[in-house]
Amino acid sequence: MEIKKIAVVGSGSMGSAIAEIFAFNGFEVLLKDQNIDLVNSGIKRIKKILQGQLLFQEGRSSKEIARIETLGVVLSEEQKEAIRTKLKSHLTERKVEEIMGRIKPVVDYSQFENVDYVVEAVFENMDVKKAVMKDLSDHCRENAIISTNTSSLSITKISSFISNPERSIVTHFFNPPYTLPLVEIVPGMRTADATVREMMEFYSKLKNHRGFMKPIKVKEVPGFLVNRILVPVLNEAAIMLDEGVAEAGDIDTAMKLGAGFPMGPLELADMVGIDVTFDVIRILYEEYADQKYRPSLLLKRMVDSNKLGIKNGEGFYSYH
Ligand SMILES: NC(=O)c1ccc[n+]([C@@H]2O[C@H](COP(=O)([O-])OP(=O)(O)OC[C@H]3O[C@@H](n4cnc5c(N)ncnc54)[C@H](O)[C@@H]3O)[C@@H](O)[C@H]2O)c1
Repeated sequence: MEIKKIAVVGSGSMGSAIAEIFAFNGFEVLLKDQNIDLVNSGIKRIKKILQGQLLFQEGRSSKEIARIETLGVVLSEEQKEAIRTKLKSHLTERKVEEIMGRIKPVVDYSQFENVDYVVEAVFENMDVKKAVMKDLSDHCRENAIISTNTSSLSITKISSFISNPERSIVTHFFNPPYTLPLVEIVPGMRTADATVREMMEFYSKLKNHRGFMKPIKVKEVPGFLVNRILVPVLNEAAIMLDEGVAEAGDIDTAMKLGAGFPMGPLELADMVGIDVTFDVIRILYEEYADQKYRPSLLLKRMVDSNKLGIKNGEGFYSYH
């Protein structure tokens, strides 16, 4: 089936950024949340992503020219022009408007029968996701594909009582999807092979602002692939901070300078969200019943005191 029209349910940090990718690739997208104010916040977030990318790309050629000149190379005007042409922005104000024009805010499912593919990106909560999946299965065509962006929940369970679990699957994006290309494609127990093939094919043709997306097929295990490796690292960094092994800044510096991490684990936990990090490690602990996934008590205290990271201004670091 050719995917032409797409919907995204949940216009929070991930849903809005995922909708942006689809619109950037030329698709018409319905963006749904619980009420119009929430959808409009998502639309604002998308505009901000695009404006940020516009600025980033416009500044790229001057940064590259400055970088070369600091090496002592004197560039001619022709050489500078060649760099400007090579790094020319693929975004313009007009293109931004066109992309925004493809995103339609909605607050109900009345237009979902025309949709070929839906991505669910609501709260990481089994009951909420099950309810949304049920609504989607009631309102979408039988052959529409429904994927979830869950970080840690079982697709087999989320889609356990919908009418077409063969067309349901996980498509797990990474934050921020407009620069990180990976999508984990995770079939549930009843997902059809054709659905996996269609999703692998669809995502390998999509682009974000840095290049092609990279779908990878992953077996359904708690944490899938990346989070099963990454979240225990973030959790361990929090445990070590709590034990007083080193200051937060030193833990991050150590992993950047000693292990080549592009970001420190505590900085990354702040970016992912302390609540999301805590939820994933808790789920790994429960599902595998293994002490190596024991959640950090510091993470728990931070969630309890609403220190959730960048999204609300305070986590391991302050963002005020
Ligand atoms: N934040 C990350 O780094 C990240 C990365 C990968 C995957 N995820 C996953 O993506 C999903 C969304 O995460 P997020 O960080 O964008 O969360 P978020 O809290 O920013 O956004 C969730 C949105 O879902 C909306 N919502 C809740 N119930 C709804 C319903 N019944 N109908 C319509 N909208 C509803 C909320 O109003 C909110 O706007 C979660 O499953 C999360 O695990 C998050």
